[in-house]
Amino acid sequence: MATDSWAQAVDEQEAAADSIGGLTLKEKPEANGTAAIATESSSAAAKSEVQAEKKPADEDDKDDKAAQSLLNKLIRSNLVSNTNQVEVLQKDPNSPLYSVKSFEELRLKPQLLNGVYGMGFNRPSKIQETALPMMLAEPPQNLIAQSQSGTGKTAAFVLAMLSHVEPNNKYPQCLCVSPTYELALQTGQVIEQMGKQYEEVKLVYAIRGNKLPRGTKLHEQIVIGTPGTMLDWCSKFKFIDPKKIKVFVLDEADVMIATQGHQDQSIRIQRMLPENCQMLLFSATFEETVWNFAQRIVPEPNIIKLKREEETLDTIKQYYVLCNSREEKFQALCNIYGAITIAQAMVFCHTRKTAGWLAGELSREGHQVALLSGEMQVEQRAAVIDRFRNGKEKVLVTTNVCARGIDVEQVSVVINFDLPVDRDGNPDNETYLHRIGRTGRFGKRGLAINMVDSKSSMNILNRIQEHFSKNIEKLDTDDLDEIEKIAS
Ligand SMILES: Nc1ncnc2c1ncn2[C@@H]1O[C@H](COP(=O)(O)OP(=O)(O)OP(=O)(O)O)[C@@H](O)[C@H]1O
Repeated sequence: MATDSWAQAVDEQEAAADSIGGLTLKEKPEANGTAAIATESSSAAAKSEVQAEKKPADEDDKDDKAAQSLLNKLIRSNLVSNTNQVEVLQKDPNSPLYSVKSFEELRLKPQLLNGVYGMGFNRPSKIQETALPMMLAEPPQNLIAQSQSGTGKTAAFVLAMLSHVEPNNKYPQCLCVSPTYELALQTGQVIEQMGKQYEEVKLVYAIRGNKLPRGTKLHEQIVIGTPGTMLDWCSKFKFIDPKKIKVFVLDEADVMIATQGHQDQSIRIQRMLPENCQMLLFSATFEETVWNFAQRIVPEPNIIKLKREEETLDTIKQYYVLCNSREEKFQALCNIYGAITIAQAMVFCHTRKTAGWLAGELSREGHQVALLSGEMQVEQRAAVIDRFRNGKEKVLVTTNVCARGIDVEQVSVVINFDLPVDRDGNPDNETYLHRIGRTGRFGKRGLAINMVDSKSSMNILNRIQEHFSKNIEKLDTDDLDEIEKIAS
């Protein structure tokens, strides 16, 4: 199956390499490092172009209107608790969190049902209710799925892996590949939480620094890691028997496909897997050429795809601020901090140098700041994320290395200190969406503020607005009343 179509598609793609340029991780995805890592451990839209089931548009218009009007009120209100908001969003047919099913209807094993409820999930999100029946079908079906950031994709494919595992078979059965060390760790934590009641199922991390003795045969059923180490474990060290793998997940699949090194490694892993191995590709974004490529490498895939106008979340309010220099941008940032209460913020810079400078300036202003960039050792990076997740620092200044996947519920504001651009200086729309998606997780409200400091960055912002058909409003950061309003 996949082997031929994947290889053929790769050859064709290499010939047209330049046409897949839009997505690149600008930071080294796997830094060198020697982390000692614990090795064992116990939302698509109703209008999607889906090969999936279509949800009934709706049975009760009145209820929807009432839910919508309540939702609008909630979005305006500062006082609402997130739980209520999520509940309302899950009743709104236009929300990516909407669902008609319950977790009981998704045919989950009792241990997993308990795990899901133990995590405080009451109902599945749209991507979960749509994707899970496809992923759990017999015989297994392949899936390429797109859903907005923070809508529960990770939980969806984690549930699929845990469901497919045969706990009595003490060898790897599911491989999950993530583009960065931090994301692999985070996904591992979700597996651990969700599989808490499923003690026979074990997890191992195939990430740099987790060195196993030669000749090791893994007994864990799920392996999560980054592509280079995962490939080494399958081919060079033979810790994993690829022929026994039933499920192969590519998280952040578009970047895995569009980044040359990741693509080569993922392809080499995939070529070793059996023909009937289920392939699951997930991301919040799929640039068109990458999407087409994905469809060629995954045989007979089920498809869950968003329309362009559905990619942005209405719960994330987007603004821009006009400045003339980086010092003015810094001042604007301080004004924002002076005017509104920010639980936690992530600030994205284009270069490590700017990130370092900005972190220093913010510290001098008395902020508790963390800095994370690609040149740091992986274990340092993991420690920084951990501290930030635990609220020890309130501001995380970073580069694109943190743009994807990182899930910290308390992030209420994302600042693009520099707008995301690709190597040619064109807007990097996908990275924009991933960056702002670090806030507004699972129905929470979020603010995204873009700093514009030149004609060319205004041009970038305009192109981003056009791309998503989304109006990004101007904000005057000298006007404290105006800033206060955006938070209300
Ligand atoms: N059904 C659910 N009910 C309540 N919370 C949920 C549910 N599913 C996921 N969550 C929570 O929502 C948050 C976002 O989920 P997740 O990280 O899976 O999103 P994602 O779609 O993978 O995001 P990204 O595109 O940024 O990678 C997480 O904190 C997760 O615990």
